[in-house]
Amino acid sequence: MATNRLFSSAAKPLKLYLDTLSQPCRALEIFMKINKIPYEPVTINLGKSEHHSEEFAKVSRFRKVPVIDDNGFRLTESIAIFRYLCRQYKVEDKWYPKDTRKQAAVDEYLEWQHIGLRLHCGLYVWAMFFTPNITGEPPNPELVKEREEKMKNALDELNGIWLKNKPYVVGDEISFADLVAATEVEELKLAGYDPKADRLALANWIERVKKDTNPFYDISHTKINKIAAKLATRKA
Ligand SMILES: N[C@@H](CCC(=O)N[C@@H](CS)C(=O)NCC(=O)O)C(=O)O
Repeated sequence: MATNRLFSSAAKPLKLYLDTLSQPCRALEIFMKINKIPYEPVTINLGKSEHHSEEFAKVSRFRKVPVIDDNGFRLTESIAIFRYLCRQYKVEDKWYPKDTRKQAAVDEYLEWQHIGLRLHCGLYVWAMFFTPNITGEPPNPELVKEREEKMKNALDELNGIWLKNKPYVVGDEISFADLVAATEVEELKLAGYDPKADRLALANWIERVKKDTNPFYDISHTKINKIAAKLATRKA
C-alpha cells in the first residue's frame, strides 16, 4: 500500500485512539480516511469507562479522546492533531488551504466553534442524554430549558452567520471546519433534537458535507445513528 507520508517512509502507521461517540474523533476519522492517512484505530470505549484505565492514562494525561501516537509522539486536542497531520502528510489543499487568508478563515471557525457551538450542543446533550443515562434520573427540566436556549442560539448562528449565502462554513469549498461543525450538530441526535427543522441553510449544508465525504461520514456515524434509532423506537 502506498504510504501517504511526507517524510519517513519506514515509520509505522500512527495510532488513533478514539470512540466514534465523540464528535472530534469522528471529524478526525473522516478527515484521515478521505486523505488516505494510514492509521491504526484503537477504540477506547467511553461508555465502558476505558478512558479511566491506568493504561490509557499513560497515553493521554487528560484521559480524553481523540489522541494520536505517531511513533512515540503523542498528541491530544483534535485541532492540534489536525494541524499536525496537515504538516506531516499529503492533504488535499481545500481541507486547510496554504493560502494565508483562506487558512485564517478556517482557523477563525476552529477558534469560534469551541465556545460558539461545541459547548452549547455538548451541554444540552449531557442534560438530555448522558446525565440521565448515568444517574437513571429523568432530565432536569430547568437545566434543559436553559441549555436548550443556548444550543438553539448557537445553531442559529451557524445557520444564519457562518452558512449565510455560502455552501460551506468557510466559503465555496469544504474544509476541516465543516467536519468539526457537522459532527457537533450530529451529536444532537442523542438528545432527540432535530437541528435541521427551520434552518434551511444548515439542512442543505449537512447533506452537502455528507455527500462529499461518504461513505466515510456514514461509517463514522454508525454508532451514534444506532443509539439514536433505539431512542426513537423507545419514544414511539
Ligand atoms: N478539546 C478536545 C476535547 C476532547 C474531549 O472532550 N473528548 C471527550 C469526548 S468528545 C472525552 O474524551 N471525554 C471523556 C471525559 O471527559 O471523561 C478535543 O478537541 O480533542
